Amino acid sequence: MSKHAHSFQAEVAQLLHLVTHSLYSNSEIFLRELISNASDACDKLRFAAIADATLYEDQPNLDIRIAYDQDARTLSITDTGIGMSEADAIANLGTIAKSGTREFMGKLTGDQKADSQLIGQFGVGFYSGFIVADRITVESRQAGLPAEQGVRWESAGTGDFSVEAISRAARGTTVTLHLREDALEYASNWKLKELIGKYSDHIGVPILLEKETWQEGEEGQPGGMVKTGEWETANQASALWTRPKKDISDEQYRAFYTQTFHDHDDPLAWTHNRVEGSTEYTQLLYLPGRAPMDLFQRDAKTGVKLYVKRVFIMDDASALLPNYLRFVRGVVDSADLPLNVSRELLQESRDVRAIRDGNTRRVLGMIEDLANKARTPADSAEGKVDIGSGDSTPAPEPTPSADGVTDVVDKTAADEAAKFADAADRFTRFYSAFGVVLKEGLGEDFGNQQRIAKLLRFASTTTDTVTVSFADYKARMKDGQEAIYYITADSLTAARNSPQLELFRKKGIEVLLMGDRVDEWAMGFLTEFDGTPLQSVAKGAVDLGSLQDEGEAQAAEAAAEQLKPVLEQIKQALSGQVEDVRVTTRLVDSPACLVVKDAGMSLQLARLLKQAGQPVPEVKPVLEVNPEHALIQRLQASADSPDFGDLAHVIFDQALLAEGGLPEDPASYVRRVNALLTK
Ligand SMILES: Nc1ncnc2c1ncn2[C@@H]1O[C@H](COP(=O)(O)OP(=O)(O)OP(=O)(O)O)[C@@H](O)[C@H]1O
Repeated sequence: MSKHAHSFQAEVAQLLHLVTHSLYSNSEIFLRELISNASDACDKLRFAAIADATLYEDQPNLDIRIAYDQDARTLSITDTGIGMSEADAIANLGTIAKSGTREFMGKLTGDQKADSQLIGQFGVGFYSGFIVADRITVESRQAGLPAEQGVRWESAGTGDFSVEAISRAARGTTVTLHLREDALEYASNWKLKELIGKYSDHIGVPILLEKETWQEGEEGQPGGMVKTGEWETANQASALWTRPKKDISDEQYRAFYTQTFHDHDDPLAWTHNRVEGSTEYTQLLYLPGRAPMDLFQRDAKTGVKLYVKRVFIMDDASALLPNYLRFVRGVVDSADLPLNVSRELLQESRDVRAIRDGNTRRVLGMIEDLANKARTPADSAEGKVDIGSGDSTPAPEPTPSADGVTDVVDKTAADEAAKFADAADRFTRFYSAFGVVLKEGLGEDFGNQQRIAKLLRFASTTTDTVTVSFADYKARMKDGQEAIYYITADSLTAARNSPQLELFRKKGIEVLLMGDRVDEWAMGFLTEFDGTPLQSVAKGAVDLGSLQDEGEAQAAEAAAEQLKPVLEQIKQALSGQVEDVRVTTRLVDSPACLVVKDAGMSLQLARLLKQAGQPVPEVKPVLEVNPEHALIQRLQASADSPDFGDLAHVIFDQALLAEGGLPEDPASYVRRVNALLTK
């Protein structure tokens, strides 16, 4: 049978070099990577066999066997999974197909230390075998193919690999590592047991090890461990989520997360529940510690894996969570869905809708819990607090104890302070990674709108950090203040410096500052919070209700009356560009600003849509002028002068610039300013 030599794809060669040179310090990870591949292969077979039971051939058992030979210096991992054909072996073991790999490879710096950290986060899969082996042989036969269509793949982990056809009776794959001299410790029963316990205990199929017993030495010779020829199961062999919560340690929850979702940062929290009733399912959902690279891509993957009665059905089961919770990773195991459920079917199923609602409730509960624990325990009794229940309004469906942030009731103040700092840090990390996505929920999930609104945080005119909740804001509203004021802009800096805020600053009224792209759209759906209306300071005429000074209002009316002819003249000069021109009390230091009518689309949103190539109805702003300002007084004085038109245009364009826009005709703007400057 002929043997063919192949070269690795360039990225693989580069990765192999790194793996073998920089991962020694953490060499043991190779085992969990190979076991996880073997377990995936078993899952794939189980799934394929739903449609074609003959794939089990005469071997219904799914398991993973690990054998070693100290003398031959080999360690092998054998599974009875789906196996690989020759073409599969070439494609899967000679190339890196994984999305994001190229991007990842581009980030490599050549600095071995930095790169090894990066690679540790990424997970290297099959290639990690080369950390401990100077040669790897893979023998495999795909389920359903005849014995003669087996394949042997072999490589020394340098530039190339060879492939030849072999005959292999057993379905599945054997990966044999030819261990390096310094990796012989892995060819031992106790070492393998330790590593399986540490990394692979949750794997759903049995992992079998060669059993050993102690044998006394003969005639004064020292004794030693010898193989008995039997196999023993080294893991719990039940999928983690199927076990009772009380039997699972935090360590195990974390290890499961890391391996299942290939995220080497610890999750911030998790929730694990068995739901009974008309729809039965188990959910194990995690909040990741950092955002994946594709969070904002249209086809971003959701991270929920669907199982039906412990049979793996699909990754990225997006129907199981609303889009605004797409950052959640986890597993749902349904007892009701049919095994042959398709993505299309999922969209329509009533059971799926019930699961999605249940998942949504739990995830929001988990975030609420994190937020509540992060609240300053200001009114707690000295020394002893239960910050686990620090909120006066408990979450509608409190997260059970297995939520990753264990409640501790009776602890010293120092412990509590540390725990609070930890919780605050977790919530901050959560919010900076996913707050923007969560906001989409305001427009997407009306049923939970108020719950989502409670979780949002903003900067404000009195607080620089993004920490102010609507509830915080409400608690410090001024007497007589009737609305929650906010402003949206292209960035926080633009929001903070907007002329629209001048009057609010002068009067000491706090305004929430919103600088995320999604804010304008999302806030369009939220009209009130907890009974208090929300009001954009850039929309409609300024109405501070009873906070308005009587004298100021009268002065403004008088000014409006007096300026009436000039306002009309400005409107004509700017005809086509403005909806109206009026006097305002909103401004203190600026001559003018632009606002839109109450129900109108803001200028910022119109700009965003335009940039995105969407059709935008024409939005004409209202120009509001400050009668106290010297420029407006000068405009009034030049009512009969030929400069009037230029001055009016300059004031309009500056108002546009101040709120983040650009003059329609920048060159004319410059010409006009220059003409005025040289007068
Ligand atoms: N034991 C196995 N049985 C069948 N196919 C396997 C086995 N091990 C690896 N493969 C195939 O080789 C591919 C590459 O494996 P590798 O571990 O490098 O990447 P991965 O499993 O896709 O990703 P990662 O492990 O980084 O999540 C797998 O996707 C799978 O198709």
